[in-house]
Amino acid sequence: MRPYGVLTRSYGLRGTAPAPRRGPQSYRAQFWRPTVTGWQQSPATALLLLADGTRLEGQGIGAVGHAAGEVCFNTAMTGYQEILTDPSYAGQIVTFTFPHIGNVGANDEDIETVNMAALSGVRGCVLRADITNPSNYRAAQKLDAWLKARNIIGITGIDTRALTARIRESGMPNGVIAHSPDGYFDEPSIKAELNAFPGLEGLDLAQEVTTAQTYHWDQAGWKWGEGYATVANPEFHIVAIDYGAKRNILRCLADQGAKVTVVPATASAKDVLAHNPDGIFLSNGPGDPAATGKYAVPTIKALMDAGKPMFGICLGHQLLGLALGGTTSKMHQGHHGANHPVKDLTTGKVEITSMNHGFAVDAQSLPSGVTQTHVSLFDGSNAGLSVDGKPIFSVQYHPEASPGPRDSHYLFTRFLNQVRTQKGMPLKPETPPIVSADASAE
Ligand SMILES: NC(=O)CC[C@H](N)C(=O)O
Repeated sequence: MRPYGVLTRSYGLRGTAPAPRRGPQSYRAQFWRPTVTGWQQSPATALLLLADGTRLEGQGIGAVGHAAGEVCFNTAMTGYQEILTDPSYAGQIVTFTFPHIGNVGANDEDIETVNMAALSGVRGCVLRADITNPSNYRAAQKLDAWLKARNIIGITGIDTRALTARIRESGMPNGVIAHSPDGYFDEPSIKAELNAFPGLEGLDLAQEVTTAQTYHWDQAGWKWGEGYATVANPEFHIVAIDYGAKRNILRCLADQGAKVTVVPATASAKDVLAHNPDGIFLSNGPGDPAATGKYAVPTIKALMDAGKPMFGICLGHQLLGLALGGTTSKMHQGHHGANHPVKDLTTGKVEITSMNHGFAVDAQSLPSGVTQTHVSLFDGSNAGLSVDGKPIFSVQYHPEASPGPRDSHYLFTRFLNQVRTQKGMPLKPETPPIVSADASAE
């Protein structure tokens, strides 16, 4: 059995094992697929095998081979490319609850992975319907070919409603996704892969997806007909610690007039402060915050003492919570979608947010001097915190969206306003969230 702890793979990038050879232990599955003339039996070319022995069969798309991960579901109706390239999905297999994925094809712009050499972190995707020909002016490629080029395995023809209901009832299972175009599967090696996957708890995956080199980022938001802008004369300098950062976060910082220096996850407080930043950003990222916290927490603690404004998103939020003395724990079904209501406890307002996390900060573990600022209205879990009297705050959700609503973009203004305060500059107005929690009561 090969060790999985650091996601080392003997078979190259993104967990695609060589295609199985036909042999006495290989298995050829049949699967019923809907066609215009009724149901037809055809050879299954892909499998999704869950840890409890559940076996789902369908049609393979994308890369050939097999890969293990934790199976979650994402309820976003758009943005499949951004989801499949979000490094926070390392070690996971994403089930899309929206049945038609691939309709708008794939392009080179809607990519969230900064580190192109690492491709994306996701181990596979599970879809309901077959991929149709793309219908969108931005489409440069069919999703199937794009998945193959990025070494992501996919399966179509799965009853994703049933799979989602099951994840809601029994939690996110470990699983293996396998794609074999000739329909023969090397069962022993697929099962061995499943058994070797230890689950996400205890896994530090940030080091798998972080940048190897420090780099500078100046790309800003996308404009219709113009593409991505560039910050011409940055007013501020932010250092972002990259635990698996999404590009759109860096663009949102650039939109605020910041030049961003991105440093590896293992950078020390001294490395960060050597860049003389006006503010420090802690990025999103994959894996268990407690595992990444072993090296990230001492750095964050030292940085908090430096007195610079600090903002964290998702994994960055969880790591800040740990650095402040709180704890994190694994969630039952996690939050992955683009329509999650969050209440800002400081204003009473509700924002509709983009979410992607399987761990959460335990609100009751936050010490005095730390305020819980936001909660999820789906399950009451912690969604934000701030440090009393200091320019330090973080949120569990994704204000950069990509995909998702932009209600929470104001948080980037809030962060840069803290920088402006320190520099004695006039503040910018925060764009308020759209929906008020009190509106329904009026
Ligand atoms: N998007 C993220 O940063 C995810 C954080 C963490 N890996 C979790 O699953 O909770």
